[in-house]
Parts: sequence; C-alpha cells; structure tokens
Amino acid sequence: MDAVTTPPAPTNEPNLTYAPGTPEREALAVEIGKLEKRQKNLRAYINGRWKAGGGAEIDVVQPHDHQHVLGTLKNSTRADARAAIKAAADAAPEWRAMDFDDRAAILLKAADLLAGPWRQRLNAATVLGQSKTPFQAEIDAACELIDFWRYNVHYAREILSDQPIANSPGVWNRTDHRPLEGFVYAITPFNFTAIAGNLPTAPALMGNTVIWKPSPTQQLAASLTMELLEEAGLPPGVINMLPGDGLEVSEIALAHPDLAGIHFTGSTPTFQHLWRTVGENIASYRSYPRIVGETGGKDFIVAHPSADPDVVRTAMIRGAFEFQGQKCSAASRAYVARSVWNRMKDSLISEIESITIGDPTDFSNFMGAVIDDRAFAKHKKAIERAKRQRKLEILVGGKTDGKVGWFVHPTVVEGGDPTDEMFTTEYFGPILAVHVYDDADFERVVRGMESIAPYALTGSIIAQDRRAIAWAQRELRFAAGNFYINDKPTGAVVGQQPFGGGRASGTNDKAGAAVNLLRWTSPRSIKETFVPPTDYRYPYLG
Ligand SMILES: NC(=O)c1ccc[n+]([C@@H]2O[C@H](COP(=O)([O-])OP(=O)(O)OC[C@H]3O[C@@H](n4cnc5c(N)ncnc54)[C@H](O)[C@@H]3O)[C@@H](O)[C@H]2O)c1
Ligand SMILES: N[C@@H](CCC=O)C(=O)O
Repeated sequence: MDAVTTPPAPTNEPNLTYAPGTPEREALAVEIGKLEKRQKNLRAYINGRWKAGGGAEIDVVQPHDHQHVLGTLKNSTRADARAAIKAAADAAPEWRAMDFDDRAAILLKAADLLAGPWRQRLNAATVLGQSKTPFQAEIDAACELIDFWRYNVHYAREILSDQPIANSPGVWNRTDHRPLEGFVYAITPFNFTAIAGNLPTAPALMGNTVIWKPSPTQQLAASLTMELLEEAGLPPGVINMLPGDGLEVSEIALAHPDLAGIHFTGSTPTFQHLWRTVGENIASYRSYPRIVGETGGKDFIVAHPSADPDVVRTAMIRGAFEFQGQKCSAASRAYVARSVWNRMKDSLISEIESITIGDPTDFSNFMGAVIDDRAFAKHKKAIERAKRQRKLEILVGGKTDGKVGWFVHPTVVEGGDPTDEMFTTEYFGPILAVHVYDDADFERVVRGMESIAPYALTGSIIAQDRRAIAWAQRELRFAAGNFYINDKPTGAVVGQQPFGGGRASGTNDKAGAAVNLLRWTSPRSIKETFVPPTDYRYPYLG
C-alpha cells in the first residue's frame, strides 16, 4: 500500500481488579480448571508446524504443587535447531519485503486477542506454571505483553520515519531501515510471560526472522503465546520456537554464519557464556551479531532519615516479596536510617508475618512458590548460611518447605557488614538484606553501597528532604538503569519507565522502547542525484 498510515496510538492496558464477583475472576477460574485438567503436549513450532522435539522429555510442573504435571516437552536437538534456522532463512525474504503495516497489524491483532479472548488463558498458564498470583499474572502476561506489542508498533513507526534532515540541491537522501542479515536468536527467562513474548516479536516486527528458545519452566505460557501469534496471522517460519534447555540449540545457532543477533533476558552467567561463545566464533559470522542482554540485579532501597517509615515498609514488602522476589527488579538490599528503622522495625516484622503464602489460585495468598527445586535449594542454602553467620540476624521468615511446593517464606536478614554476600549476590528469591545505619552516616553509606554489587538494574531513594533526593540521584546515577524516588524499585510500565540496567545487569537496551528496536535494524543510506554531473572537471579547472 502506498499510503503513509498512522497506527492506533498506544495506551497502557488497564489492570483488571479480580475483586470478588468480577467477570475476570470467574473467567480466570474457568481457564485454570481447563489447564489443570489436561496435560499439554508442549511441542516445538518450526516453519508453522507443531512437532515434538527429538530429545529427552522434561515435565513442566506447578511450582506450588510439584507433583502436578501441566505438560511435557521434548528437548530440542541439533537437528531441530538446523530445521528452525532453515525455516527462518526461507521465510526471511517475504517477511522483510512485507509492508510494515502488515507486520504491525499482526502484533496489534495479537494485542487485541490478548486483551480479549486470550487474556485469562495466558494468565491462567502464568498462575499455574510460574506460580504467580492472579494480580501478578495480570500485570505481566496480560498488561505488559499487550503494552509491549502496542508500543513497539508505535516506536517502530517512529524509527522508520526517521529520515535525513538535509538534502543538497538536486539530491534526495533517504534511510532504509533494513532488518539484520540473518536470524535473531531470542532466549527468554522463566519469570515474565511478557518478556518471553516480547523478545522474539520485537526483532520480528522490524522485519527479522527469529529462533525463540523459551525457559523450560515457562513453556506452558510460551506455547500458548506462540498459538496466539499463529492465530494473529504470523506467517510460518517468522518465529520458530524450540523448547528445552537450549544447549544443543546454542551449539548450532551460536556457530552459524547467519547468526545476526541475540536477544536475551536471564541470568548474568548465562549471558556471559553466550557472549563469550560469540567472541570465540567471531570470524565465522557473516556480520557482527548484535548482542542485547538484560540480566541480573541486586536492587536496592535507600531510606534517608527524612523518609516516611510507612512508605519504606510498604516499598520493602512489595518490592522484595511480590512474586516471591523473582523479579529482576526485586529489592534485595535496603539501607535504612536508624531513626526510621526504630519507627518501623516492629510493624515490618508483624506485617511480613501476616503474609499468606501458598497455592496462587487461592485468592487469599499474597505469595506462591519459587520456580523450581534448584531455586529452592539456592534460597535454602542462603538462609542456612545467614543462620550460621554471627554478623547476620534473621528478623523474620527463614523457613522453607519443599514437600508439596517449593515454598520459601519472606525473609528479612539484618546485617551489620554491608559487604557481606547478602548485599552483593543475586539470590533471586524472597530474601531481603537490611543494613541499618546511623543517621549522620547517610552520605558515607550511599557512597559505600553504590558499587558494592556488580549490578546496576533498579534502585530507589525514599526521603522527604529534597536535597537528599537530589544528592542521591546524582551519586547513584550509574548504580541503576531504573531509579525510583519514593517508590519500590519494581513495576516498570512500558511507555512510562523503559526498563533495563547497566554494569553486570546488561546492555541497557530498554525493552519496549525505540532504543531496543533500533538494535534489530541495520540502516542503509540512500542518496539519489536527480541530474548527475557528466564531466569530472571542477569549474576552476580551465
Ligand atoms: N534485566 C532484566 O530485564 C531481567 C528480566 C527478567 C529476568 N532477569 C534475570 O533472569 C534471571 C532469572 O531467569 P532464569 O533463571 O530463567 O535465567 P537463566 O539464565 O537460568 O535462563 C535464561 C534462559 O537461558 C536459557 N539458557 C541457559 N543456558 C543456555 C544456553 N547455553 N543456550 C541457550 N539457552 C540457554 C535458559 O534455558 C532460559 O531460557 C535472573 O538473574 C534475573 O535477574 C533479568
Ligand atoms: N519490568 C519488571 C521487571 C522484569 C524483570 O524481571 C519490573 O519493573 O518489575
């Protein structure tokens, strides 16, 4: 189509409340019932066909009831990876030649399907498969993914319309925002259905074809996302999904000459392994692969002596314990002025003791289980260590119970030594380390915590004194890619707080923003001269 069009302007999808008696609460219960009743065969999706991978079987279970199998996947093999890469290559010419409006319409339709008939199916999968409470599933699997799809179309359009601002007389300059030459390898984490849906679709929107390797523990929601995209009209071969641990897929994909980019979210060690492998293979690629990775965090709350204790307490509880602390943005260390601490310690402990933990399908629970036995063992070990250390005191929590589900109770550990591993290591669970400092030491403590952990993802300052806020904002400029003032450090919203961090937390290519989409394009500058010269001599040459 030749028209210059304007896609619908994006707005953030509102969170439904799930209050008793609401239609969304009933609809979610129906979808949960369906998914619980029937084990799903979680197949690969290659060239528009669903097929079982060739490797070993992996059960996908409910973390809060680990005997309950939701579905089974078969690990993807080297042969599956080769087939997916071929499918991506075959689909690429037609996909990149397709009008942007047609590509955008597929994602806008996917967003509307998710806002409507698919909403509770994907929410239910996220509740059961990742042990999110309905409210946490709603902000992730529904609202954030809908926002990613709608805002990405808006930002992509802006990128495409970015054209040279100058033309010499008789010349027309243009920019062709080409996709990358080759396939993008999207590798996604367990904890956000929205991130899993965004990482393969963002490069696809820009005209790339993709190999998508979801996390095995998120495979139920990932498979449904793929089904939704198929219903929205995604052509075969554009996104090829390969379930499993990714080891054999990476052997093939990371050594392939057509690897054009990696779109990763997950832990820092996995990202470093991928980057290292690309470095080792660098001479074998057709182009230099774009590497985008959002990784771990040791996210902080700093409470100034002027902070309101009620605000600090609420930010700590929500920031550290929603979704069992398994958000990369979760507060896992807090530095609290003694005068504030003295006014909030007891209420913090009693409120945390009141937190309900259990099956997330039961609306009375605030927390579910951690994702798997590996995470459970890691948190248990950190808690056991805290119990043994003289300089650490567990103020509340410290209990784990793995019999039925992988439950780790919300735990606060007070530590006098702010260099202890409690303040530097990402556990990715419901464990919050607190360092209480003398009010007069505010600046010294902030300077000390600024680089104590290798990460720089999220953090917040809580204070009423404006000078303290301004000072902390300056002093902590590079300590967080998402910085909050008088709020918890979690819950970034697409279009409002573009998300990502620096240092060991990633390449800070802000998911759901134009800077991210730019990484999936390789601009070509075109100069057209209307009446070209026909004589090589300059005018002054006689
Ligand atoms: N910064 C962010 O935006 C952000 C968002 C969400 C999660 N995270 C981080 O993610 C981590 C938790 O997620 P996780 O446990 O799923 O991370 P992880 O690193 O264990 O796994 C991430 C993905 O990588 C895959 N993987 C691992 N090795 C691979 C290989 N050799 N080849 C191909 N794939 C491979 C996994 O199967 C999974 O799909 C935390 O560190 C958290 O902070 C960061
Ligand atoms: N965007 C989410 C974090 C995603 C990482 O797990 C937040 O801001 O809480």
